[in-house]
Amino acid sequence: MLTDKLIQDVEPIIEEIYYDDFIQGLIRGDIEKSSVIHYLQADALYLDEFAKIYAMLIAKADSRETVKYLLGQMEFLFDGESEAHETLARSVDMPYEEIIEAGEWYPSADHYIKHMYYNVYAKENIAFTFSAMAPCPYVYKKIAQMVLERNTFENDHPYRSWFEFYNDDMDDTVDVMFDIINRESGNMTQKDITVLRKNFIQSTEHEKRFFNMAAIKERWMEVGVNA
Ligand SMILES: Cc1ncc(C[n+]2csc(CCO)c2C)c(N)n1
Repeated sequence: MLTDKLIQDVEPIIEEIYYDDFIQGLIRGDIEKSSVIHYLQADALYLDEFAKIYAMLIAKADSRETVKYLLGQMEFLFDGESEAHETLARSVDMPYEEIIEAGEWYPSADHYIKHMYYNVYAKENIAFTFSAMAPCPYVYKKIAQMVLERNTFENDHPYRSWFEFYNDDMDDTVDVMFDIINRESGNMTQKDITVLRKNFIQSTEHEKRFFNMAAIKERWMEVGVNA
């Protein structure tokens, strides 16, 4: 199956994400508050666009089952995932709404979401966009699973429930995206299948860059636009 190959392709990148500063800071529980804030600011914008991408895929979907799945994921983005964000907001002692007020499209988050939009606009088959989106639940599930397998957390660890959330709630999302990618790729040329693989690998690298973006509090250069 194609997705078995995708999983194999990205294994080294996922190991790197695990050892990078952001996840290690969460595991130790001593990540800088400003990095958590930076992440939440970028992620709130990212998730709103992610939901809109689901909405655009609804128009392209060829079965009611896929439409239902997409609607469910939109609901999850608006309600469910805020639970994970609340955990992070609590750890920095600030209301979530206040944190995200000052959000901006920092460079790595900006690049990632445009990778997804490119596939929505340039490619008719939804499998192209799904191959760019699937690392999103897949990487979070995999990282959470690795973290919980390799570490033991005290009950009052500030980020324990963040990892538990992504370990517990991602399987259905990943399975549906993988099913669609496998099914559609059955009728694709080798050249298009290579595009699916590249999309998946690049989005996994985007996930790594997104966490690092928060770790280094990445920003665009400041250039005055009001002068
Ligand atoms: C940069 C970034 N990547 C992945 C996720 C996690 N996530 C976002 S959408 C989604 C699936 C919803 O269908 C999941 C698991 C995140 N929060 N931020």
